[in-house]
Amino acid sequence: MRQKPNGAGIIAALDTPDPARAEGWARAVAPHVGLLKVGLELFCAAGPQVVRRVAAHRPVFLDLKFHDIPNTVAGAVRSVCGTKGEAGGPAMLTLHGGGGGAMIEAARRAAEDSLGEDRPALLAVTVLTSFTAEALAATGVSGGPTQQVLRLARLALAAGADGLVCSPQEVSRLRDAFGEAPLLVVPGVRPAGSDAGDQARIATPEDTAAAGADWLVVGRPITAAADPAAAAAAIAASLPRPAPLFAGPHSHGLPSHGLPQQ
Ligand SMILES: O=c1ccn([C@@H]2O[C@H](COP(=O)(O)O)[C@@H](O)[C@H]2O)c(=O)[nH]1
Repeated sequence: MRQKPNGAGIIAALDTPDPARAEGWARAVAPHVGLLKVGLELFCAAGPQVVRRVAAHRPVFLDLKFHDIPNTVAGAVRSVCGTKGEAGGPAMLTLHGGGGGAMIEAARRAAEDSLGEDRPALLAVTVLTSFTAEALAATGVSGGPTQQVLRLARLALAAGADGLVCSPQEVSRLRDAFGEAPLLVVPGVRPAGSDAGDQARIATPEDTAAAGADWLVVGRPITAAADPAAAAAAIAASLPRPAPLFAGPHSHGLPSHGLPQQ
């Protein structure tokens, strides 16, 4: 067991095309989660202004998984940094580790040039949690998910990523290899007995936190529940050491932006 000293927190994924529904979930789960995820479904339907709406409830994890040439990704990061409003812009954003070191370096420069120390944390997605070993091999990657996650993690952290998105099954290997500093944000989390859906590399919230994750990304186990607030509260209560919700600046390695002060 190597849970983080500050504990682990929950990010609720607001996966819906309906901004009013997303805001309803945000309001309901905010007392139990540290951040709220705006992903492709919500962002593409509702546009950048939805980031500000959601950020009124909790800091936003903007999960758009940029993957393009460095110049284009740098431009996208600048655009996203422009969504920073009074309530705080995205606290974290994602890009694909497979985009390469030059893309990640360009993203980091763009974020720093836009917002300086107030920039969002940059997270490199390693191997999507929906991939089995067989599905990954079919894309031409040899060696299995753990090896590929470690390979992309090394590349991304060297290029300036603040952290990684990985499955629960790679968390302890990443901690062994890279120590406590990288922010580990982990989807593929399923309370015992809940439906895995399209997720392949999964674990329970308890095991994910105990392995050393900073943040657990949980979508359908919360949003498909009859009572999303109760579902979020139950997952938070199951964590060995829940992170304080009102964390101060730089908690969990996050820059100070957007995090409510104590
Ligand atoms: O490898 C990845 C990267 C991102 N995600 C995102 O996390 C949530 C998980 O939702 P569930 O409903 O709990 O499965 C979702 O928004 C994904 O886009 C991921 O699952 N895997």
